[in-house]
Amino acid sequence: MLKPSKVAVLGGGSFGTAIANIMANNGHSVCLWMRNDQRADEINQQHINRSYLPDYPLNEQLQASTDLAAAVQGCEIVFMAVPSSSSRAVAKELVAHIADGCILISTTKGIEPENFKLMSQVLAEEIPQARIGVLSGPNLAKEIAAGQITGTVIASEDDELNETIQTLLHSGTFRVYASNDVFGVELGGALKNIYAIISGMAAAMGTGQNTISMLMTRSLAEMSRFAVHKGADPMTFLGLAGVGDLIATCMSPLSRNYRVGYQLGEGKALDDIVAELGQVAEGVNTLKLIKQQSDELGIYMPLVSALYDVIYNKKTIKEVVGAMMFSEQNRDVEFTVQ
Ligand SMILES: NC(=O)C1=CN([C@@H]2O[C@H](COP(=O)(O)OP(=O)(O)OC[C@H]3O[C@@H](n4cnc5c(N)ncnc54)[C@H](OP(=O)(O)O)[C@@H]3O)[C@@H](O)[C@H]2O)C=CC1
Ligand SMILES: O=C(CO)COP(=O)(O)O
Repeated sequence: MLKPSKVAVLGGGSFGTAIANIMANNGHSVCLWMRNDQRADEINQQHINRSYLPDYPLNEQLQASTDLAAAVQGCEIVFMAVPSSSSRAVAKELVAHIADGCILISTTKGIEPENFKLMSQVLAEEIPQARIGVLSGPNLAKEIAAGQITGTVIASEDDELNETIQTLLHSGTFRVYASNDVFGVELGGALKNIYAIISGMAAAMGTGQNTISMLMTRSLAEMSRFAVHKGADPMTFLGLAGVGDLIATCMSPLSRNYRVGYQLGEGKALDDIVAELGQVAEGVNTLKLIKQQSDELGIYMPLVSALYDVIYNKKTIKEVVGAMMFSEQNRDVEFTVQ
């Protein structure tokens, strides 16, 4: 197992700051790279990220920098915590500064529109000399920063990498479980954002617990159906990166995707909601990509189609719910253990 002398986190938003702070609290030398000088100064001098985690003082040893080369110099482990829309651009800048065999962990829960690439695939293309893993789970950044007990998943086929990241991040409030199903873990993190939007919408409409339970369970069935069709292990969806993350984001107003859904349910326009949010809600783009893929591959995804109809085909929620209630009634559980 590798014991790193220095770690970098790229992306000084909510999640990047939260995980950088865990590692600094664990006594590691951590540099958080961001593109805003004022915010970097604020972290270095006042130990706070006022724009993203204003209520949580950060570890005084956590360093911030806007110089990418300096931030990653001498690092054996680098975490990527920028939105999916920026991952490839950041990776292209990063490649020249990454040593052979450096561990590179993607935490980004999104999909690249061109060729439907997940972020670990983007990183592997751009930085072939790195050992790549994926971190995903029910990880609302504000709860992590507040010290709420949290679990996550590190996924890689490389068991030494998994063990290294488990040890690096493990704390009295943070547990890290290992998986070898990189594709399933990563896809779970991206897909659940769609269903968080739907759940937020349902909450705004005052739905009861029966409806919410049905919605979340059918969401899990639908996302697993898609992922298994694409080659993931259905069992992964019973873990923290599947049902765990689905529960957290479908139930919490701390989820940006849930908040987008809630405001859609209140009748606001998507463009206004996204502009006001000021943070990334990956589910909006993921919805378009999954709708396109499920149509192309003939994968039955009624919840995705319904949300797509509401957002992009301007159907009313009442209309799409009505149509779903009278569609064919199907099996409850689709997968069987051999
Ligand atoms: N793995 C997990 O369990 C979790 C993953 N996530 C995922 O992590 C990703 C980031 O989420 P989160 O931190 O919450 O998002 P935020 O919106 O809070 O922050 C995004 C950060 O990325 C920065 N950024 C965007 N583009 C660039 C760029 N080209 N170069 C440098 N920095 C850039 C932004 O900088 P600026 O402030 O200057 O705009 C901002 O600091 C998302 O994909 C999200 O889904 C989120 C929570 C948990
Ligand atoms: O992925 C997350 C928590 O696990 C964060 O969700 P949002 O991106 O919807 O805020």
